[in-house]
Amino acid sequence: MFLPAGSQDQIGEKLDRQAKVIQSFRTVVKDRGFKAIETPVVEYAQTFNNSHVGMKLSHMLKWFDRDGEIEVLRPDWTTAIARAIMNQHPKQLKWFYQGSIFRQDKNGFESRQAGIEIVRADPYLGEIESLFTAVDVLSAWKIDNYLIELGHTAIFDYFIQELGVTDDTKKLLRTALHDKKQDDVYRLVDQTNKPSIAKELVELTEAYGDKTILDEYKQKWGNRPELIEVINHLQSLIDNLEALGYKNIIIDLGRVKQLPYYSGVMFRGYLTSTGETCFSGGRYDQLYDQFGDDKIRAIGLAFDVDVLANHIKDDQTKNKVCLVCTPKTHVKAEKMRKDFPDSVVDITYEQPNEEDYTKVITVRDEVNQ
Ligand SMILES: N[C@@H](Cc1c[nH]c[nH+]1)C(=O)O
Repeated sequence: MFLPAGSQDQIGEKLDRQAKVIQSFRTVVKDRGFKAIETPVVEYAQTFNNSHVGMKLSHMLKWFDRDGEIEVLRPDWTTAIARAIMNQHPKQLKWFYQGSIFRQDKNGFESRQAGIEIVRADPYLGEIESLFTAVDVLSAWKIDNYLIELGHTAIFDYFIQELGVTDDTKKLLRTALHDKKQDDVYRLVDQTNKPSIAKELVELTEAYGDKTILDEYKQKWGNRPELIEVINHLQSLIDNLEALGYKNIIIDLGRVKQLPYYSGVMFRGYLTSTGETCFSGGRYDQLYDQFGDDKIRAIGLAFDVDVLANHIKDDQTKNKVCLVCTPKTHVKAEKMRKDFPDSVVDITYEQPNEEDYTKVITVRDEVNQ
């Protein structure tokens, strides 16, 4: 009641767990040399839906300002940070952030993210550092039941180029592949006169699984150097993760980009217990073209704090002590807090329900005893 549909209050332990998720994240990334950055919640829509970024205006929470410009609530950190760090010293390559994004395309407007962006670094270093940071942060949260999925934008782009379809069909095909709807892919490619390419595109809906899929497709794509390069690239990321001791990796060769700015490797983390996505990210080199510098390479990922807060373990519950006092003995009760350094200490004037506390102590006024 009294809240727009999609807005939500946050209460109690949920907030404690979110704070814990963010605190461990900050500790890990700071120790890896990332620097904090925060951009404002209100920005111009133009920052996010210009032709280089391509986010949909219809998905943003927006209004007109006094000059008739459209303003929005931050729909994406990655794009906002790109705008902001163009004014920062280029020597700082690794950035982290935490806070809400606002989009109308999912349940609820607001979701909390904690993320990293690596800009201007050697591309390979950026990719490995992003993945290793994800593993490091998840281990700090004591989460070990997750899968890392790798994909690459170049595969879909390769087949689309071969098919030579319109931009509209391309968009529809991307959605069909994203939803792994074979029938829709068939229907959309049926009109083209390249049945063998069309067939391969349909097969991509099933091209996911463990790393053996890479060998299978290496055979299949043997005469296409662009695709073999992608496979070798993904294989080398897997080799690095495995050498670090992380083995739960899956590949989705049919994965398509969910955000328009991705161009290269994409990754996602899934919690195996629920199938929820706990982080996602990828390379987005072209995002910086809008600032007139087409040589800047960039990569990053964001954790879903709301999802992770539901999965981290609660702290060991502390003892709860209740000090029952009167206005006259309130100061005495306050001073007694230090006698219970490891407990939650509640002060009341009324006799509490004994079951709610580990210990209930009545604070007496010594002068009147
Ligand atoms: N901004 C992306 C995550 C990301 C960070 N860097 C690259 N990608 C998202 O909201 O999903």
